[in-house]
Amino acid sequence: MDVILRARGVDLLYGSQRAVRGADFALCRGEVAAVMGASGSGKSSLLYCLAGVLAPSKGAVSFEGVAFSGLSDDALSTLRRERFGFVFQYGELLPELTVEENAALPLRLAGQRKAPAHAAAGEVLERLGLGELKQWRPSQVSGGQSQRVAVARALVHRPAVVFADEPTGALDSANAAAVLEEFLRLARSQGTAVVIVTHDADVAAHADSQYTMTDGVLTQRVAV
Ligand SMILES: Nc1ncnc2c1ncn2[C@@H]1O[C@H](COP(=O)(O)OP(=O)(O)OP(=O)(O)O)[C@@H](O)[C@H]1O
Repeated sequence: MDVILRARGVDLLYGSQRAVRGADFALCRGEVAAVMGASGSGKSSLLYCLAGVLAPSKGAVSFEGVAFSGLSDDALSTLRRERFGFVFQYGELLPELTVEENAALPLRLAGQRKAPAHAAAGEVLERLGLGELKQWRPSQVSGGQSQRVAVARALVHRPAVVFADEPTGALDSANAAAVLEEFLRLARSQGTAVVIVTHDADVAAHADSQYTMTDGVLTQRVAV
């Protein structure tokens, strides 16, 4: 298998608190991995290390064989912007931009011109059933629709990996299931790998591999 993201012996300390303890993790191209665990067990902290947002206190994370620690701040920001996508619990759309502008943002930030960026965003929005809402503002759409826009924005630039932190945690269960299904279908159709942090066993059941975080210790759950 083709491993694209790897963590070895990752520790993350906040002061004297060790939020992540010796985590080993490997993600293959196109794989969907779920990280479960109780509140405060260190899931988000691990995700931020895997995404190159926080630097581990010990150990290393590499993407396509290149360690984050060997990259300049600029190179790491470019990598995050161009090769990674992010979805958070509340979507976190920019309120002053339309749905289409929000979805096109990663392409615009990468320097793409407006017409092709909006065409690509329009296509992804259509695939998520949001074609009619392109000119709307985030304040005018429902929670489920808003989370779909966040999914569109995370996938529009066809990233290698999407990092999702409780991506459906703010939705009711029927809406959460629908958004999750559409998110993973679209990610799988374009070969994007996904790391999902979740409390929810139903969400984790959609993943190819499952991990549990307990007091900062990551273990892979082996199918029986
Ligand atoms: N910026 C920070 N400074 C200090 N301690 C922090 C910080 N962020 C998280 N922590 C602590 O680190 C531990 C792990 O937190 P983390 O947010 O990674 O857990 P989590 O499993 O994602 O929790 P939740 O499911 O509630 O989001 C917790 O004890 C938390 O209080």
